[in-house]
Amino acid sequence: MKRAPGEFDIIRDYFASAPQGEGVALGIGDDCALLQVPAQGQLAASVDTLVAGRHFPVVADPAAIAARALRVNLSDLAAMNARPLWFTLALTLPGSDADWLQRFADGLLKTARQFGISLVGGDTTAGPLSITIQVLGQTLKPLCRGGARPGDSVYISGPLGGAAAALPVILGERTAEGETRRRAERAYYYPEPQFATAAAIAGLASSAVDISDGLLADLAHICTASAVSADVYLERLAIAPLARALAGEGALALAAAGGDDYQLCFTVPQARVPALQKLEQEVVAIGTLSPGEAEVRCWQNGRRWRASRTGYRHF
Ligand SMILES: Nc1ncnc2c1ncn2[C@@H]1O[C@H](COP(=O)(O)OP(=O)(O)O)[C@@H](O)[C@H]1O
Ligand SMILES: Cc1ncc(C[n+]2csc(CCOP(=O)(O)OP(=O)(O)O)c2C)c(N)n1
Ligand SMILES: [Mg+2]
Repeated sequence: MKRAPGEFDIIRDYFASAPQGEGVALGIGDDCALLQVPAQGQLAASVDTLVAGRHFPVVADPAAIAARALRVNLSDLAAMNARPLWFTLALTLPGSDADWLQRFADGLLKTARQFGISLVGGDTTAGPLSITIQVLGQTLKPLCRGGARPGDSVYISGPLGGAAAALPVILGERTAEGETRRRAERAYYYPEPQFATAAAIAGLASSAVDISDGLLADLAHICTASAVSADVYLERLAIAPLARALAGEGALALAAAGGDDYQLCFTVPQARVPALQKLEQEVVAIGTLSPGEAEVRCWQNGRRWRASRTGYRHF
């Protein structure tokens, strides 16, 4: 058996060799990284923590955990229409396991290469397994939560409910075989940050948010930030085929409130709807905004529909 690596062995052997990308004047190894901030636009910064048992199962493929941790953070950059540049990694590990670390680092650095983002620093401590990633990116035309106005249409960037339907499979609470199992793992561990849609809608959308907690909960953030209310027509929702396959009748509630899909929810003023319809992106109109208290009302075939929950709640 290999000797358990120490803190500085871990940094050197698994992370310090990460390729230095654009704008990295000084990468891993000093007290700070030194980054050449682009002259144009603004720097977008975001951080998200993934805690074992809360954001992913404790016993999971370390490469998949790493991919998910970076992808959910990249999704925040995509939601702001920011181009990925750099990230830092704060890793808390219950123990020092060379095999686990190798697979985690392979998954992380492979994902980083795919999205053109460079690991420039981090922190390594012992404790309950948790992964905190901070991402930094450049945005020339940011998409914010606060720009929506009454009369705007509400859209989603793609089908919802797949990741929430996959969760019981991932947790081992239900079985799935072959192709269904692979699709469940993909939906949960490899969410697709919506960079292409964000870039396409940047000149058209008045607001955007990525759907991490659940459509109704995240649309409520737009309503609060923009001081508008929303009506959502549930029969218009695009429901992920995986959600239908795994949850049947329950798929609609998962699409409305399930979370973990990382599609975008965004709003578009009426005057720009024709331009939106000319885009190649397959976006789905699901509702409209009105004046009034920040509130999301749901309708199904003309009847008011009340969600038993609107999204994931930590507390
Ligand atoms: N502990 C904190 N200290 C400072 N800002 C925070 C903290 N937690 C969350 N925020 C900020 O509150 C806002 C909402 O956070 P969150 O719901 O986690 O957003 P997201 O879903 O995009 O990750 C973000 O701007 C985030 O930076
Ligand atoms: C093991 C496990 N249980 C439950 C969930 C469901 N879940 C946990 S946190 C969360 C919401 C997103 O997490 P949060 O920390 O609120 O991310 P943020 O909104 O800050 O991006 C969801 C849907 C999960 N992904 N994994
Ligand atoms: Mg967050």
